[in-house]
Amino acid sequence: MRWGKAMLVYNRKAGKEKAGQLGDAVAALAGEVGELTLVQTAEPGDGEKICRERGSDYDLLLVLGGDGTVHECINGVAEAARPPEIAILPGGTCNDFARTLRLPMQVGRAAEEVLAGRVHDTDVGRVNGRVFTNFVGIGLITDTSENIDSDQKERIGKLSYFLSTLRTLRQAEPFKFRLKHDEGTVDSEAVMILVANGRSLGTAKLPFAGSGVHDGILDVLIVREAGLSLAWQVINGGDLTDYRESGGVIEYIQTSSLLVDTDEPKGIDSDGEIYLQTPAEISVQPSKLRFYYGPETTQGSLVDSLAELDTRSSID
Ligand SMILES: Nc1ncnc2c1ncn2[C@@H]1O[C@H](COP(=O)(O)OP(=O)(O)OP(=O)(O)O)[C@@H](O)[C@H]1O
Repeated sequence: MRWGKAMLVYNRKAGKEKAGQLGDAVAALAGEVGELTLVQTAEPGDGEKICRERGSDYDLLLVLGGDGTVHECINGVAEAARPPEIAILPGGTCNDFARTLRLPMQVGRAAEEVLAGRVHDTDVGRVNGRVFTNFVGIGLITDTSENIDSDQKERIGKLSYFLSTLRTLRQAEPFKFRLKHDEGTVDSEAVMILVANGRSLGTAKLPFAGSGVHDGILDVLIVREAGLSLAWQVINGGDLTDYRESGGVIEYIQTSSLLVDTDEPKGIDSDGEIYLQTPAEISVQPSKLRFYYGPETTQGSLVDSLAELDTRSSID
């Protein structure tokens, strides 16, 4: 028996209804868990509450849901004296942090990878006293996340929705900001500031080198008003070095902490959830939590791509 006690937090409202995913997860893991507690979330906030109250009673915390559910659960356990190891079972729409952890996108297969035992200390971010796994965004990304209609998101997936919103945007409203980082200050205007710990956003691979979650560093993109389509090319996997000489359209900074202040308070998107406002005090928390990973070769495999195509439809 590998784990004495495990708790599985299940958000059945995350992602599209996929028959059998809970059963697949339990079937894969049951033989290795002495006592398995299943908790279903009934409403937003439940995942965090249960993890705060009971997370440290367990050796393993399994989170079956998307990035929002993961965000809640890690906020529940981050300050525990003895946080459990965490395994994400990707049951959401984008599952961006599960992608960073190279997990397969099918719940049953991800559960099988947990059995392989690749568990590593992992960086998370902190913003205004909350923790995030994947990213923090200010500006355009927040506007886009706020406008997502949940039915549409279910039908077409979050990435397609981001792209369609951005394609139709004729202009984005720039905002003034002051950003202090490890080595200096930027006093400027932008349409978006993106601070990444993870490597995937809206299912697209971000263009930063390395795994991102073992380096004690946050990757910051400042996107200025002129560069919407250029910016999106970069964020969707373009080569950052090509844009360093692009007349300052995009500025790329690596830092372990930063402070962002804006003229007017602006919403902060953390892992897709918007409930904080600027000023934003952001830092990396190196090796804060232990997560389970997939194998080096999983992400981008043909099998995964085909399985995903099956659950998505295009908007074009
Ligand atoms: N029983 C519930 N009913 C309604 N909402 C819930 C319930 N349980 C949790 N939630 C909320 O559901 C929201 C969406 O969940 P989540 O982000 O995990 O899925 P998703 O949006 O489909 O996936 P992703 O963020 O990976 O694209 C979270 O903000 C969470 O607070």
